Amino acid sequence: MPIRLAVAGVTGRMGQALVRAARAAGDLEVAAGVARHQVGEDAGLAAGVGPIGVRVAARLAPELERTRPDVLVELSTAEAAPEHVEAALTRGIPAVVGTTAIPEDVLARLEAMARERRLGLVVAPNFALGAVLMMRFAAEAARYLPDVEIIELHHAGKLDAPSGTALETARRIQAGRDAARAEAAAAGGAEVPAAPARGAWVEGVPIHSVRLPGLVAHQEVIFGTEGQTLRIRHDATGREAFMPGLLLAIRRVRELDGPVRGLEPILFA
Ligand SMILES: NC(=O)C1=CN([C@@H]2O[C@H](COP(=O)(O)OP(=O)(O)OC[C@H]3O[C@@H](n4cnc5c(N)ncnc54)[C@H](OP(=O)(O)O)[C@@H]3O)[C@@H](O)[C@H]2O)C=CC1
Ligand SMILES: O=C(O)C1=N[C@H](C(=O)O)C[C@H](O)C1
Repeated sequence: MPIRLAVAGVTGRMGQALVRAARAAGDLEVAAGVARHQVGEDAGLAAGVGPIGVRVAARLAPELERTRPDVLVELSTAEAAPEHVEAALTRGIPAVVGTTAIPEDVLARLEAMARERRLGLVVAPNFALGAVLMMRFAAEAARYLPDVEIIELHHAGKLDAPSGTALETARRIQAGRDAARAEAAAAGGAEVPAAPARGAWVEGVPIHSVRLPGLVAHQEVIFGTEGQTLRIRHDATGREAFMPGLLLAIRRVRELDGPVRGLEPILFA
């Protein structure tokens, strides 16, 4: 029996990549899809990707009732995502959330819901294996090289800045730094002058965001100390980069009995 998916944001860049990956996988079936503007039977054609194979609806809850999917995959916007995830969890449907920029207090509430109901909920800002490793290596390097800045570069259509990956990398770096350094950095450190062009100051790490046509998803973490720099860089040159990790999360989420943050607990379990 295939795993039947409801995909929020099915006509988007990630949604379309998932539709293609699910078709190729064989064990996954898109049973329901929601979008905001491109709705209707031919929404896939309108998006230029060929028929999605399901009616694209404007509201998720009725589609969940109608199609009874096994898993919700949330790939829409930070504004729409909480309602979608809540609709799934209240119906006993586990969820995989790739959408970024959902406020931390909202995520905590959704995770509490999943915990109470003993339902799987995977929230991961980046499903690319290389990006997961980049974050891991950056946290490790920060133990020895506490002075660090992040440059993240994305396509011009990205709504949020900094990216979810950059925010998570900054959190991981801050956790990896030694305690005294972490305290200084969290207090707003004297190392970085409060000038707008020095980027956003997140967890004691300056983040610089670039948005340009021609880019997909890239991030460089630059460490510096006397006489040397270390650069850890990840480039996603196409959205197929995210598919193996996303498909893994989809296949595993039903086995979980609560929330998981990031792909690492699943990848390295
Ligand atoms: N975790 C990861 O590895 C990755 C995460 N992302 C994140 O995934 C999210 C989607 O990215 P991307 O595909 O590029 O975005 P797109 O803008 O290409 O797609 C967004 C999709 O969401 C739909 N949508 C927008 N508003 C609503 C709404 N209110 N209700 C239902 N559907 C809605 C859009 O429909 P319509 O077109 O009709 O408006 C569209 O289908 C972003 O948060 C991004 O940061 C992206 C890449 C990797
Ligand atoms: O919007 C994107 O494209 C991406 N979003 C995620 C993020 O915000 O980190 C993951 C990846 O960078 C692509």
